[in-house]
Amino acid sequence: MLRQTGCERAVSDEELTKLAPAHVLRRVLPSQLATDLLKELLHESKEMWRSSSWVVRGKEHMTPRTTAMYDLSLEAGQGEATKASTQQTNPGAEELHRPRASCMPSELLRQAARCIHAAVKQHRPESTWSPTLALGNRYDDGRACVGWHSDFLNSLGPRPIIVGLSLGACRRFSLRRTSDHSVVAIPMPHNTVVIMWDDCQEEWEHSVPRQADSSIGKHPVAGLVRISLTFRMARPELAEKQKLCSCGRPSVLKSKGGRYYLACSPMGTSSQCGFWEHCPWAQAEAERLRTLQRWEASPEASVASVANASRAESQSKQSAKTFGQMVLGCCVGAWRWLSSTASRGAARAKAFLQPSMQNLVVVIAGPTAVGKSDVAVELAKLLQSRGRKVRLISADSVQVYKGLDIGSNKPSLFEQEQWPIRLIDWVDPNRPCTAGVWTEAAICQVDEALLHDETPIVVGGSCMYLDWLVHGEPDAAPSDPEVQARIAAELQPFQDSMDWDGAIALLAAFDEEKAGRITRNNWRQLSRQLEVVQTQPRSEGRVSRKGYDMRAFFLSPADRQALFHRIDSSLDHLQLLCSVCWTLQAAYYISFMDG
Ligand SMILES: O=C(O)CCC(=O)C(=O)O
Ligand SMILES: [Fe+2]
Repeated sequence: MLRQTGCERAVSDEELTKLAPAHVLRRVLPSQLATDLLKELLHESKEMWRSSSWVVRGKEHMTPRTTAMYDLSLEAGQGEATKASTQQTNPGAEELHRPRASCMPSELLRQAARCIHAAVKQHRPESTWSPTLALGNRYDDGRACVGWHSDFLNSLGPRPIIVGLSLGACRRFSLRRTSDHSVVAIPMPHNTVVIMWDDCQEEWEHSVPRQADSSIGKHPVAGLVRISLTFRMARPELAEKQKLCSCGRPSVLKSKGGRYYLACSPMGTSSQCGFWEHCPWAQAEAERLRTLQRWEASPEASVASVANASRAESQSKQSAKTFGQMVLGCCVGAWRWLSSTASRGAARAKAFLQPSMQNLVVVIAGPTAVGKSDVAVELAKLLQSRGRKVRLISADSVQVYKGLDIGSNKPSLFEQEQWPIRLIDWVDPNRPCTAGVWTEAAICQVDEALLHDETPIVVGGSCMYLDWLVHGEPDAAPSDPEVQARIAAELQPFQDSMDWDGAIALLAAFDEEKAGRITRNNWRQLSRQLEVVQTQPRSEGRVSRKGYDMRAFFLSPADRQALFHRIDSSLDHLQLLCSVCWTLQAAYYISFMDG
């Protein structure tokens, strides 16, 4: 059991992994590298590392240790950081307001980073973590320490993996659970690594407590001095999310008990404004990462939950990206588990899953500009990297038309060359492409893909098309030109006087529910529905889609206003006008030729 605070208990490495989201690894660096790096850092830290200041109740304190940041993404000779410089702006610095020494990583430090990377990969093969920053801390003696804290997350984002390498004297590194203040203490002799996994900054705090010098395990070269390097992966794309607090300085992003918040920074000033607010984007990002990790860690669960969702349309209030990642996670999870069970020869599971993989049809739906194509391409890449062939199929009622290139958000020719997508540019603009025509073509594509052992990924925003593909088209009689002509004549006066309400009443007289579902002024849909209700259906239901394992996902934006803005700003109005003119001319020319 863990002890309450104050009664720190040293735990064995095995115990630690059960008690806290952390791992201790011994002798991770080759011993010569560890010694050489220690010597190098002892020298460098004496010259260049510095204390920072922070404020408690209005009083400024200097950190009882010296620190420096190493940016591993910089090549030697590149960037502003040089061996002896400090910077005003320090991309990975957590003490945001007082410049921290910023040093150029040596070849030894880079080698150490590679060892740390390999160690993390060994424990989490699917993790994309790789260190881009190393924060150095120098503790000269037992008074030098760092109090209980979780790390600032501004440059790392939510749920970071942070890996500490200890060199020199043996000090205690402690972890404290925020919910009950129970503490575990880890002795950290020279060349020991502690991996703080992604739960750690949410649920736990850490510290290097003060110690009597006599209780410190001296190192033959460093004596009482301990040097630590904490390796982190920066996420530069988060820079734009930084927010100023009320006193005009960048706020700090932190997490406590899984809640993400922004607060006035305690670093480098004697006045604080007390700013504090929840940070919804970080909360959502943490949730996305948690979900992704669940899928990655437990493919069986993801397969089970995909199986439950079979033939169901999944709707989510999470951001498109979040949901996209879930789609990727579950598909990849399903694929990974399938391959592993297949190779283990687990016949029962194989028999259960093999057909579903064979007949798997992935459907990715959602509104314009939500990121469907990106998700589809990412999924295609992932499946391909696992040796699975894929076929992308568009479900877009506008992209089907040749020449309608502007405003239809078609992928560029370059994109199409890289990821060919079927059912784009295959209908002349003067021929109507109905949901029935599209569904027939899509089923042909899906069948052909499955025949060639490819996984079809159908992606698009035309919901009726997708509805018919997934659930089967209504088993209605095919169009009858005579009925169509009669309906067209019936609708004409309403269209001439732009009387939509009068026209829709014609349909409501047959089927109020159907009438309620039609988009205002969609005359084509109205005319088709009038036709459907007036002709005898072949059956009450839908055409069966048995034999396919349809997995449909709906990407839904977290922020609709932001999505509208994105759509608006991506539209080139002038080009759209040209495209419309071209289409009208083409239609006029064709009808002229048709007589
Ligand atoms: O020195 C250590 O092991 C920990 C340092 C630390 O917690 C930090 O730099 O945030
Ligand atoms: Fe820390």
